[in-house]
Amino acid sequence: MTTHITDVSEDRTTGPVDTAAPVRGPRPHTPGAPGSTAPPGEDSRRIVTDHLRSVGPAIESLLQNVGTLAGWGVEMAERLMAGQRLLAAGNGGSAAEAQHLTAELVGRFDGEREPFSAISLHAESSAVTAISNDYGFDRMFARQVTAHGRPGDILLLLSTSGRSPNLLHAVDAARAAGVTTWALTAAGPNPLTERVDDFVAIEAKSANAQEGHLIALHAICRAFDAEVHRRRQEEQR
Ligand SMILES: O=C(CO)[C@@H](O)[C@H](O)[C@H](O)[C@H](O)COP(=O)(O)O
Repeated sequence: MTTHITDVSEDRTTGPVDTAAPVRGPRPHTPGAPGSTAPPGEDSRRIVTDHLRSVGPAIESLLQNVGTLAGWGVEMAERLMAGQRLLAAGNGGSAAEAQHLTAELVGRFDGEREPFSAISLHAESSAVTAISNDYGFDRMFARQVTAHGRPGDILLLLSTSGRSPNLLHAVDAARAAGVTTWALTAAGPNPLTERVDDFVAIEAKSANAQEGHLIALHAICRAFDAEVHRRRQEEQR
């Protein structure tokens, strides 16, 4: 009996590789698809160009709010250095941005400094599923705000519509707990801007406003780190 031995070598990421397997040929090309040599259609080009051009109004709108963003950075530094906490919340892409901010604060941003207390509420997966299951999705942030929020803490909410019920309930819970509320939204006014203590509403298309929120968060972190550094230097004098 003859045994066919396949030449098997190790690949670091996928494990054993059968080198006798047929080599895959080039994938069929669809115009505009990844790997395609054909130019994308006019429609796709127009859509992408429109999206990129629409970033401009979001930046312009942010520039109209420099004072608020800088003020938030400084106030965050003052409160977090005094031991207060930042809570952040949003849904979908805005949840990812909330988590981006809290990572900058617990980790670091511009350079070495101490960590600060910041929690992204959607990332508490067991609490989120339990609260949503037992009290309803609309309460998933509010109950966490009641649990974690202390007077003088800050709750930052991110929303494009400014209408998500779970964020609106979170504002009410924050108010009851003495927590200051700030919101980043797309065009205002909207129910969230009407309810919070302070807000920046980006006058741009919803997706571009959401991109603007991330730029705003980095700008706030920049002001925050500068203020932390300034206060630490002052302490040493
Ligand atoms: O990222 C995006 C859209 O750009 C989506 O995931 C989006 O965040 C979700 O649809 C959210 O549920 C929308 O909530 P909101 O911004 O209206 O509060």
